[in-house]
Amino acid sequence: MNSGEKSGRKSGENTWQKTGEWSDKKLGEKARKYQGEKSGKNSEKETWRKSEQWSDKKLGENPRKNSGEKSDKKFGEKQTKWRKESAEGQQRGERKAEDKAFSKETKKNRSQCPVFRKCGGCQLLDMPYKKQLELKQKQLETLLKPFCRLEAMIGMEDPYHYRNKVHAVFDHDKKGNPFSGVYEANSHRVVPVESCLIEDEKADEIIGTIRGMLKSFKIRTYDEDTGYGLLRHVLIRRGFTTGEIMVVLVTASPIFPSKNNFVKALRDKHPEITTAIQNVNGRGTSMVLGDKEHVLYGKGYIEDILCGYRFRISSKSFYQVNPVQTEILYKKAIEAAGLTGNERVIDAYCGIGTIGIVASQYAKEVIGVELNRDAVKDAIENAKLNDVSNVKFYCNDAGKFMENMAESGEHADVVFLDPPRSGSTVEFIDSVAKLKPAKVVYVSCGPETLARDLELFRKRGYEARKGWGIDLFPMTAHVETVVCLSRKNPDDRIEIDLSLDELDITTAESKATYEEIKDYVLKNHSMKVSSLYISQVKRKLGLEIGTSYNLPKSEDARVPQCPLNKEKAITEALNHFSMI
Ligand SMILES: C[S@@+](CC[C@H](N)C(=O)[O-])C[C@H]1O[C@@H](n2cnc3c(N)ncnc32)[C@H](O)[C@@H]1O
Repeated sequence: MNSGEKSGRKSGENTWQKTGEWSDKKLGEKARKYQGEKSGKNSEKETWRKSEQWSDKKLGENPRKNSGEKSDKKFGEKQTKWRKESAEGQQRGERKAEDKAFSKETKKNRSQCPVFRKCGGCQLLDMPYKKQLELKQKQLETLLKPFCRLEAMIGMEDPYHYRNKVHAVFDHDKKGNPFSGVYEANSHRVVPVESCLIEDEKADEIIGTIRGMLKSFKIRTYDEDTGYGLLRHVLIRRGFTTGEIMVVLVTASPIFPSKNNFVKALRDKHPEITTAIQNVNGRGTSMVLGDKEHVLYGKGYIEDILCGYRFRISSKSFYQVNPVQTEILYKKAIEAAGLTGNERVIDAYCGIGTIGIVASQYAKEVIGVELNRDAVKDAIENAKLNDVSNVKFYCNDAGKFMENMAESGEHADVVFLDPPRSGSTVEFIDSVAKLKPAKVVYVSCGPETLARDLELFRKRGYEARKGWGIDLFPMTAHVETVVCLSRKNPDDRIEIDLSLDELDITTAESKATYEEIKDYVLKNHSMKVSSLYISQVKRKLGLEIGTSYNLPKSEDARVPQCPLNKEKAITEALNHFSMI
């Protein structure tokens, strides 16, 4: 998430669970089933209701990382280490995580987290980690089956306290005692949280200190109903490798009495804080951050090291919340691109320039595009910070930018895209097709929009070859995916089409192959249909099909007839592909 991060739970809805597509095998349903089995039927409805929420508002970080590591190590030097880690991590991760998941509390049928149900952020918390990975793998496989092969999910060695960004909402009880926590699912009621199993522990500690300091500094927490009070949210970001910590105090008004003393007292207790910022958000919306900021202490940003490169991160810029898995993710994405050093690469939706800068050592030239101004500023600084001179960053809508490039007759060899959960756009994908890169590497945190976009890519001549699920969000229903697409050689297409006895004249002339019709029906109606049924429906609709195709082999052979529901679905597909 970026500055547009929403504070309300509504913003975190689970898109896998929201759409009707793929409805028969939903992750949330499985989570519910698991909960039902574990804690009895009564809690089943409750758990399901909570598990429908996405966990967007969960922000945090892992404190157990060696700080102060030097930034001069290059990506290449770390490759062997990564390869080893990603292979071993899976086995070790499953074992360690399971030990924790089957802690005494879980065995006693109590959740590991006291606010598990109310918070709803960790939908899978009480499921053994191994099962979580299996579930996510299955879900992804179902979604990506029509497009590509999926490698085994890469899980974490230690799937707890991984979030390097923590957000706490501040509120008070009837007596005016301050507390902090998260919004209850689908509401603006604050559930008190003092520690969280997926958030950085140091960040939780700092938030606890802030809570404890409010009374003595006479700072009142903001009341959403009356509009009185000052402190609304606290956002903490921690550099996983550097240990640098940013504290953002989100206030309803710019007037923050004793702010310098407050920050000094906080730093006395937590000298590891390297920067403190006041963000002013007087709006009645569910956005956490407002536009105005004042740096109260330090540089106003933190730095962290990823893949051997140093990155500056501002409060409103996007930065992946799980740095351990992010290194694996970037490595997979860059490997998939198969760069040789001669390529012109586009890093679309580039954030602070992480993928592009890491990839720059293997490419001739990298062009990054990002909508968030602060992130673009960070990206430009990051290129300088790392002495990278073959990267340029632009602040623009990625779709518009690509369209302009295509219209100007530019070219690209490889396109990385890492859009927000809502996915990319037709405009963007159309422009990619015009720019004709040999490879497209799609990094996604929204599997459903990924599947939607892969279909669009396919129609424009890009075939998904291989995918990897990487668990960037243990305990939650989210998952990150990388898919590598290649531009189909038009000659290959003709060869393949002709060699498949599946095609008839009508199909070849009118856009959709039998496979595309089958995929469409499978995705939209969760039904498999045979070529025979498709040809029967086409024949019935007066569409010409090849004479020898699907005719009975002998005079008295009994040919199964397409059932009505499948006929309707096929007709819809033909309509969808403008064949009728
Ligand atoms: C999932 S993040 C990925 C960032 C980066 N690739 C990384 O790994 O840190 C998506 C990014 O897309 C940006 N974004 C959202 N909508 C955009 C748009 N229409 N055009 C360009 N960038 C956009 C967001 O600000 C965010 O930085």
